[in-house]
Amino acid sequence: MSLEARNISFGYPCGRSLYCDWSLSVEPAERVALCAPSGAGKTTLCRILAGYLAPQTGEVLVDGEPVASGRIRGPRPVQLIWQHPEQAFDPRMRMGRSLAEGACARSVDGAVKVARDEGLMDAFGIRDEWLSRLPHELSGGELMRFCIARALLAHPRYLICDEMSAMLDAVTQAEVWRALLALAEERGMGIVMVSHAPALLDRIATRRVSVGLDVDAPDVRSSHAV
Ligand SMILES: Nc1ncnc2c1ncn2[C@@H]1O[C@H](COP(=O)(O)OP(=O)(O)OP(=O)(O)O)[C@@H](O)[C@H]1O
Repeated sequence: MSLEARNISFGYPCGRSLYCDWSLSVEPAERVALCAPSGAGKTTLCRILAGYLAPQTGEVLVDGEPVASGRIRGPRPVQLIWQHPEQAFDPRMRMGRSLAEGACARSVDGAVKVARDEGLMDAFGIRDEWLSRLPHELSGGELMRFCIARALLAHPRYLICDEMSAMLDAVTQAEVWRALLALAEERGMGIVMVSHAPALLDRIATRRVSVGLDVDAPDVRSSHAV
């Protein structure tokens, strides 16, 4: 039932090695924070865990099946919400249509109905009038709500949240996380998160793990940005 990263090694071409033989196992009820200094490779690891980037050695499995692209039928079991929502949508596609992609629905109305039935529109405060807008006609925070709803429509087993709420104000951030944690509990969905906000990690994460070759402190809270 777990998300397993086994013996992952990776470095960008012409760059240093970011991880060597790095492993992690995340159970469905867990919320694991990836902790390391800036530039150590947290975002890169998020992309590897979600199957968007292949490691040089090792593999990522969900329930024993590789998450790597091309081997999965249907929606990805690991969905990634990353820190730049403006880059997560086709700039020429209206938001309702983008939502339909997440739901694997043929029609926008069908996708919106599913999103409504699953409580996602209310939970993430998505307004009807936003559905007919293009991505550049929404704020970063509004786009982020669509990112989360679209990812959840795919019913992932694990959600990777890379600085997901960094651009939201404190009240909205609390609302979004409250809704997400309730859904994660209801669905038995595990979460892997990256955040530079220690207070948020204190509240959300059930476990912290260190990432990267130059990270060896046992208590990353005191010494590293997370
Ligand atoms: N596409 C790329 N090509 C080459 N190098 C890259 C690429 N993407 C990232 N890097 C480099 O890889 C290293 C890890 O980057 P990454 O974004 O994963 O770090 P991070 O821990 O998420 O950083 P931050 O906390 O600042 O967001 C950095 O030194 C970065 O410059």
